[in-house]
Amino acid sequence: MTDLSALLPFAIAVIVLLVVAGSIIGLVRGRRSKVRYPGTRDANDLAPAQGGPAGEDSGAPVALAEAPGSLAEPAEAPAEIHDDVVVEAVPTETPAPVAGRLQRLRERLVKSNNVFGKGLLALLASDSIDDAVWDEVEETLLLADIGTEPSLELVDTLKDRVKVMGSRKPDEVRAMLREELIKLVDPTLERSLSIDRKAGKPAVVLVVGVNGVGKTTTVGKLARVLVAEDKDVILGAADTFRAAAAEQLATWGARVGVPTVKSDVDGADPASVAFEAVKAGIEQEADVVMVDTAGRLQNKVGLMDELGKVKRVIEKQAEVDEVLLVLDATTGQNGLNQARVFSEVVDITGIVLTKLDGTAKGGIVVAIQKQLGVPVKLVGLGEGPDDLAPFDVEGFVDAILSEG
Ligand SMILES: Nc1nc2c(ncn2[C@@H]2O[C@H](COP(=O)(O)OP(=O)(O)OP(=O)(O)O)[C@@H](O)[C@H]2O)c(=O)[nH]1
Repeated sequence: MTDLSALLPFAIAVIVLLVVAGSIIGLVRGRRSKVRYPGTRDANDLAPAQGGPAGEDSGAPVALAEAPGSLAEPAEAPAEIHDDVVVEAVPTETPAPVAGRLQRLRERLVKSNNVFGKGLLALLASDSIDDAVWDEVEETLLLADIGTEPSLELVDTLKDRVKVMGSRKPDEVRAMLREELIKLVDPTLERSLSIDRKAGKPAVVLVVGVNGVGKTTTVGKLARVLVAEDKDVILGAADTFRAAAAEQLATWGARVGVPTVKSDVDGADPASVAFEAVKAGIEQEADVVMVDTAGRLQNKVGLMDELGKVKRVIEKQAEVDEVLLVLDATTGQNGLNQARVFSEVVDITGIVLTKLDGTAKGGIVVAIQKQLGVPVKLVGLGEGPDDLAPFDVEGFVDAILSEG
C-alpha cells in the first residue's frame, strides 16, 4: 500500500500550481477591458455613446444603466479602486507644498526663456539705440511669441522711456524692462482657482484641450496641488477614448489617495462618466471634482459638440466652476486658434500652459491673455508629479530676466 504521507509533497505542489495558474488567468482577465472598440477609429472621431443615459434626449442623466457598477466605485485606498482593474498598490505620496512652487521650478523657466530676456537687456543697454536696434528688440519679442500688437506696444513704450532716461545704467534698464514686462503680463488678472465648495456642493473643474497637450498629466498634477492644500478631491475619467487614459488618471490619483470615477467600457459616453463623478463628489461631500476629457481637435464639430454636452450634463447637478483649457506652449500661435474655438463651445475660465520648460516662447502667455481675456492660471514646467505651479507674474518675469 502506498504511504499517503509520501504523496503529500506532490499534492501540495499540484495545489500551488493550480492557485498560481488561476491568479495569472484572473490577472489577464482583469487587465482586458470588457468591450473593445469595434472598428478603426480616428483620434478625433466621436466615441459611440454606450452609456446612453447621460444623453440629453433622455432628460435624466443617470448612471450607466446597462452596465450597473461599470463605473468604478470611488476608492479610499489605491488597491480598492475597482475589482476589475489591476491597480498596483502604490504607497501614498505627500505632494510638494504649493507655495513658492514657481520659485522652486524657476531654473526650468530660466533655462528655457532667459535667452529672450538676456537678449532684450543687452539690446537696451547698448550705447546708442538706433532704429536697427529697435527692430531687433521687436524681433526678439516676436520670436518669444508675445504677438504682434503687444510687441509693437512694448517697443513704443520702451522707446519713450529710453528717451526720458537719457544715459542708461544696466540696473535702470533692467528695472524698466521688468516693470514693463510685468505690466504686459498683467498682474491685475484674477488667477486663483475656484476650488471651494459652495451651496453644499463640490467645486467642479473641467479640463479640456486638443490631443497630447498634457490634460491627463495636468489633472494628476493638479490633484496633488489640491491634496497639498488639504482638499478632498474626486477625479472623473471622461477621456473614454484613449484606452489608457482612465488608468493613467487613476494611478495619478491613487498616488495621493484620490479616488477616480471611470468606466470599464471603452468608448463609454464621456458625459455619463462626468455625471457619475460629480454625483459621487456630491454624495461624498468632496471639495473638488476634477473631470479629465478626451483630446479633440477644434475643427471636429462632433467632438466639440460632445464637449458642450459633457458640460451641460454636469450642470444638471452642479455648477462648473472652472473650465481649464490646457495649451502646449511649444505649439506657439497655434494654441491661440485652439483657444478661440474652445471658448466658443465652453466658457474658458483659465489657461494651463504646459511644457514651458521646453520652449523659449514664454511670451505666448501675453498673447493668449490679450487675445482671449482669459488668464494663465497654471504652468507646467516638467514631467515630474509636482512640476505644475500657480502662475505668478513677477516670478515669471524675474525668471525671464534672470542672469542665470
Ligand atoms: N516637459 C513637459 N512635458 C509635459 C508637461 N505636461 C505634460 N507633459 C507630457 O506631455 C505628454 C502628454 O501628456 P498627457 O497628459 O498624456 O496628454 P493628454 O492631453 O491627456 O493627451 P490625450 O488624452 O491623448 O489628448 C506626456 O508625456 C507628459 O509627460 C510639462 O509641463 N512639461
